[in-house]
Formats: sequence, structure tokens, C-alpha cells
Amino acid sequence: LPGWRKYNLTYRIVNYTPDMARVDVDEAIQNGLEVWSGVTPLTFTKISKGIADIMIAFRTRVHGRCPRYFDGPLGVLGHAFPPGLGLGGDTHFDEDENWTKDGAGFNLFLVAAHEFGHALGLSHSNDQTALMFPNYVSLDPNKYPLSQDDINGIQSIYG
Ligand SMILES: CC(C)C[C@H](C(=O)NO)C(=O)N[C@@H](CC(N)=O)C(=O)NCc1cccc(N)c1
Ligand SMILES: [Ca+2]
Ligand SMILES: [Zn+2]
Repeated sequence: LPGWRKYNLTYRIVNYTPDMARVDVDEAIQNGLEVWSGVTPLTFTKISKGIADIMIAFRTRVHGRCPRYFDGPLGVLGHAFPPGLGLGGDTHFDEDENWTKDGAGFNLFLVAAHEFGHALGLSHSNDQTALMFPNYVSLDPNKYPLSQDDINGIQSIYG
């Protein structure tokens, strides 16, 4: 099954990037999740210790027991694992990027919203307007990021 078998999910921000104020990271992550909860029955609850469904961390290169590695500045910006136990749902951001709350560097909210699409079961889309399109096109972070393709995709899993 491609999605989570429960609608009430927990998340934990395990560490914070020094690029941004903590409150701005919290806000970017919360908004990135709310993009998806706004079009599904999913809810997201933040916990500050223990194991959450979606463990969020900023990492570089080879990190922990993660089977995927980061590549330094640019290139890969993040990765997230599809729904499941353990690593499932976990979302990592490449700390070698310049994370921002505005248009400079890479906008954390936009990348997070994309990665959470994967954490909820979506794969990449070939629709150039889709948030799940493979490449980060510098979308306006104030513009609603979901395309109809994204909404159709997520609602086919959690409709
Ligand atoms: C093969 C994957 C591990 C690539 C990785 C990705 O898709 N993560 O979800 C990634 O960071 N892709 C870059 C593009 C690339 N350099 O391959 C990206 O910008 N993904 C995040 C993103 C953010 C916002 C919008 C979109 N469309 C994509
Ligand atoms: Ca990188
Ligand atoms: Zn992706």
C-alpha cells in the first residue's frame, strides 16, 4: 500500500540548520506539512522527543544509518522515505545548502513541501507545474505550491 494506514501522524525536528532562526524552520516545516493536510484527512502533530512517524533532520554527505547520501552544495537538496515503519517517512535536508525563508538560496518551505510529498507516498511527476516535478524551479514561496497533478496524486492515496 502506498500510503500511511493512519491519518494522525507525528513529526519531530531532530536538529536545526544554522542558516535560519529556529522559529522560521518550525514555520517552514509546519507550512510544508499543512500544504498536504489541507487537501487530505491527514493531521500532523509535532513532538519534541522520542520517535515520530516523520523524523526531520539536516544532514551532510554520509549520515547515520541512512542508505542515501548527500553531495555537498547544490545538486541533491533533500530526500524522504515513503510511508512505513523505521526510516519510512523520515525526511532529510542537505545541510550543505543555504536554507532560507525567502527567495535567496533554497526556500526551506518549498523543498520541505516537496519532500513531504514523498514522505506521504508520492513519487515524482513529469508535470512541469507540479510541486512533485523532480527539479526545484524557483517557485514564488508565497504562491500556493500544489498543482492539480499534486492534488490528484495525494487524493488518490488518501481520498
Ligand atoms: C534523486 C533524488 C534524491 C533527488 C532529490 C529529490 O528529488 N528529493 O526529493 C533532489 O534534491 N532533487 C533536487 C533536484 C535535483 N537536483 O535533482 C530538488 O530540487 N528536489 C527538491 C524540490 C523542491 C521543490 C520543488 C521541486 N520540484 C523539487
Ligand atoms: Ca546537495
Ligand atoms: Zn523529490
